[in-house]
Amino acid sequence: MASSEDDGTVEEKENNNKRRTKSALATAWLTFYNIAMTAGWLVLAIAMMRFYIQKGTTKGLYRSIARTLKFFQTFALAEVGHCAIGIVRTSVIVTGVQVCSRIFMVWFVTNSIRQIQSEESVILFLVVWTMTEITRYSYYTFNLLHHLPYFIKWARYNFFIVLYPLGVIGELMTIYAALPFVRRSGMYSMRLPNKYNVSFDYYYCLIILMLSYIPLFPQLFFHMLRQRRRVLHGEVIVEKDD
Ligand SMILES: CCCCCCCCCCCCC/C=C/C(=O)SCCNC(=O)CCNC(=O)[C@H](O)C(C)(C)COP(=O)(O)OP(=O)(O)OC[C@H]1O[C@@H](n2cnc3c(N)ncnc32)[C@H](O)[C@@H]1OP(=O)(O)O
Repeated sequence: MASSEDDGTVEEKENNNKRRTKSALATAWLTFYNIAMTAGWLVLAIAMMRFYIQKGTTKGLYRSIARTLKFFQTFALAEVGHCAIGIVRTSVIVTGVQVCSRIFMVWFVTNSIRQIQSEESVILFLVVWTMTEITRYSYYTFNLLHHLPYFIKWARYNFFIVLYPLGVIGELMTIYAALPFVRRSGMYSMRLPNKYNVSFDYYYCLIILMLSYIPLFPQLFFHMLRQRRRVLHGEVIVEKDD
């Protein structure tokens, strides 16, 4: 009897130790990740400001930061993994939509269509994303280190009210500007007849993507409003997704 109780206690202790090691590893990784991402987006902000101050124009700005942008935005896919393995308390769906739509904008729209890279809408979403991400990743970093300045918390849960719609406007205007080039070039499209007997039109895919912002963006925005109420006003929120 005594020995089985002892076994239970040993097992419990082992499980607790494992859990603590796991959570320490997760915190170490997240701290590294958030510091790296804050630094990455700061580098992008400085590069954009330097370009504009030196050249006096935004023409060519995208090209000058493209590699860094592609690297850090693609690295953000790790966030979907963080939610999937449960090391952050966030919905995989919400994070997935947010990250995938950004990656799509970078690789399959802006990077693929040279003619639109100097559009003002590209600069708009780049500036908005940069401001958002510097605030967001520094929020997570300071939060993990238990030294969160109130103004960063305030900025994280207030800036999005203006920045989110502005970012969406920038993205939608960029996709809209891309449409004529996509139609003319037939890029990423497959016309029949072909050996796979499959047809795909990237032009209509982009139109569907633009339309998908109508149901999806409000969900992301209202999710952030709920987070704002929870973090800034201490309201208890029950999320329905996932
Ligand atoms: C093929 C493509 C298909 C796509 C379909 C297209 C449709 C697209 C429609 C919409 C497109 C939107 C386009 C986006 C544009 C822009 O981004 S514009 C710029 C403005 N943007 C924003 O302000 C972004 C706001 N959104 C976000 O912050 C996130 O993306 C989010 C996923 C919506 C955030 O949600 P969530 O993580 O739930 O909020 P938080 O409050 O920040 O975090 C919750 C808890 O999780 C912890 N946490 C999360 N991440 C980390 C981390 N990296 N490190 C440490 N901790 C983390 C966080 O601390 C919270 O913890 P608790 O406080 O303990 O709860």
